[in-house]
Amino acid sequence: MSDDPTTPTPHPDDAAFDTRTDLRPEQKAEVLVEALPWLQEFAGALVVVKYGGNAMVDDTLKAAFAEDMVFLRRVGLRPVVVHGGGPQISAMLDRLGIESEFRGGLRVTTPEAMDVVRMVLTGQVSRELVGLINAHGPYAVGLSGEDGGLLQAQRRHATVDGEPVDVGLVGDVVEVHPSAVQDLLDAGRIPVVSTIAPDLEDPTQVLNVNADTAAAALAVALGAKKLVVLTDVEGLYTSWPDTDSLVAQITRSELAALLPSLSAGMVPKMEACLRAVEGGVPAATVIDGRVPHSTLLEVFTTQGNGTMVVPDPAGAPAPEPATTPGGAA
Ligand SMILES: Nc1ncnc2c1ncn2[C@@H]1O[C@H](COP(=O)(O)OP(=O)(O)O)[C@@H](O)[C@H]1O
Ligand SMILES: CC(=O)N[C@@H](CCC(=O)OP(=O)(O)O)C(=O)O
Repeated sequence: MSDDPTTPTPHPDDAAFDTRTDLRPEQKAEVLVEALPWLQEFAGALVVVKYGGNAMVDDTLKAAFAEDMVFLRRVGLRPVVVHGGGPQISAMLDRLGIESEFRGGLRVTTPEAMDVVRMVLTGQVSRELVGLINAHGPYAVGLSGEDGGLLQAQRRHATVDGEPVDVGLVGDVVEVHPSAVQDLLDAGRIPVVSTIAPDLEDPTQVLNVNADTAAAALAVALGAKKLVVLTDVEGLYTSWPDTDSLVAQITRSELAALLPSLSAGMVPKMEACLRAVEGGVPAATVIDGRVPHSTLLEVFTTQGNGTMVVPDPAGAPAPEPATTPGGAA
């Protein structure tokens, strides 16, 4: 295999290259042409894609995600993958007989659990994604927030229902030094980031950073054009679990007002989208990672999918500062 990350595989003439559709030629052409304005809009754009552990449901979906990242790269975007792995961490903790619980959507992380978090994210989930992407050419390079000083975090002082709770070795990103990621992008690579970060006050201690939170901080620091968050629901439901309450687009202010009423896993996710948009990212979208190629559908089709968080319209009253704890970049 060539070391040149621009080498394409597989070749369309390969017998193994299957178009996997039964569309008529004119329908296929329509799909391709629909992508044209989006290819122009996103030419050269940096897009941060957060791949949640709950969306890593099966091997086919994971392989489709990897194809999407290579597709983005090959058509001239600069994707940065930030991965989660909550269910995978929980499974390993179970196997090792270590108890763990979530408070306010965050894992209460003991020193013993922290070792497992780091091992699973950097040694298992990252390795698998890097391998799947690199089945298409030597694009992906895995790194964690510890590498090249990428992320610095501070212990999170969390509250649940207004009461302070000790969530242990959980951090919020307070500094991002993105040069390691930029260098990889400049070399044509696809960075795959695991969300472990050294504690700013004690660099020998690493902290467990929620992957949504870290993805938002990176998107802001890198000046991303878009943050895409893959999860295991269609998007944000304003009155969960009523599936009729799925919302296609929500402004920064509308989301800030809704945030206190959201539950569990959606809290860090929607806080992250809010922070990204407040930090200057033009759009943050939560999409259904259970749909194969959902990232391509989001970026290259007019309808898109999921829930898109956008800034307030020009002329709207100045936003109140975010009330969420910590400070993502
Ligand atoms: N208002 C809501 N809208 C959508 N999902 C919600 C909502 N409230 C809670 N959820 C739950 O949040 C989950 C997604 O968060 P999480 O499990 O942390 O996913 P991930 O691993 O992708 O980060 C959904 O599967 C759903 O069960
Ligand atoms: C502090 C905290 O909760 N960290 C997460 C990190 C992984 C993560 O965020 O994974 P998902 O994106 O799959 O949820 C955890 O320990 O599960």
